[in-house]
Amino acid sequence: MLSKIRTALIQFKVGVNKSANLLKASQFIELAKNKGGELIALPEYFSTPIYTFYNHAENIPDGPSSRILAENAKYHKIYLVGGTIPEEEDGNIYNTCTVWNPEGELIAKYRKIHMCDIEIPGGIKLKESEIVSPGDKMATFHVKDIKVGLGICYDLRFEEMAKLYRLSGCKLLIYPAAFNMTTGALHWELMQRSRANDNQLYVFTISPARGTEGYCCWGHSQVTDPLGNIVVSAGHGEEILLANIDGKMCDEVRQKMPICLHRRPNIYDTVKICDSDI
Ligand SMILES: O=C(O)CCC(=O)C(=O)O
Repeated sequence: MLSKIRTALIQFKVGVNKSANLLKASQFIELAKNKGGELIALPEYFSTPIYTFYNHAENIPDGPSSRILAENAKYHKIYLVGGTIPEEEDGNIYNTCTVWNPEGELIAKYRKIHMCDIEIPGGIKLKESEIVSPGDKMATFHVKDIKVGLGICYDLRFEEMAKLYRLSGCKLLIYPAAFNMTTGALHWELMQRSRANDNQLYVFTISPARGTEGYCCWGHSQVTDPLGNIVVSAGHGEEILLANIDGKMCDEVRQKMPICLHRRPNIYDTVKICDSDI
């Protein structure tokens, strides 16, 4: 039992009114708890309209979003991954994921490391670094004996980061995320399956539902297992995804295909890549 967790991922539509979003988050958390959720996760920018999140930046842990998360975690006695909050500190804004334990204590805080500055002509243009400052630390926490690593949205693209979490012992990676209609269709599912398969661990993504104010989110929150199989995935509307996580499945996959033991980092570090050595 120690290595099993009942998880619930909440995909909901975020509106313009912060208090209404916080109330809605609380209602969904209660529903997820009633469905047996022990570890419950919310989407990126769950409490703020995504296109004007910078007008709603707040302190962690003293701001209204943190307070609601702490209260819910304690009341329902759950581990709660609080999507992300626009965090204000010393005049900077960070895109920050917080994690709360069943006592309502903040046990992990992760500031998004990779800034999403992309431009796909005819598709999507984003320049996150104009507003958000990047974090410089990765963050983990434990639920029972399962170590969990945190990333946010664009971080999903960075295999090095997932590998570092894997090497530090993580069996689950959680990414609150709000992909768009262009790159969602292109890469969303593929990248989750890749990170899971490369690192032989579970991957969760939690998106806002489509219709979220000012930004057309891809939706399709997803749970992927250590073999790269999709366990369950959402459509683009409001939904709670339920999945059972079993740490022993990671152990088994890793035993049968011990790719981590077969890595040759000393060679990767020193090898010279030549066009031809003849
Ligand atoms: O990586 C992508 O395609 C989109 C990521 C994104 O929207 C973000 O990180 O804000």
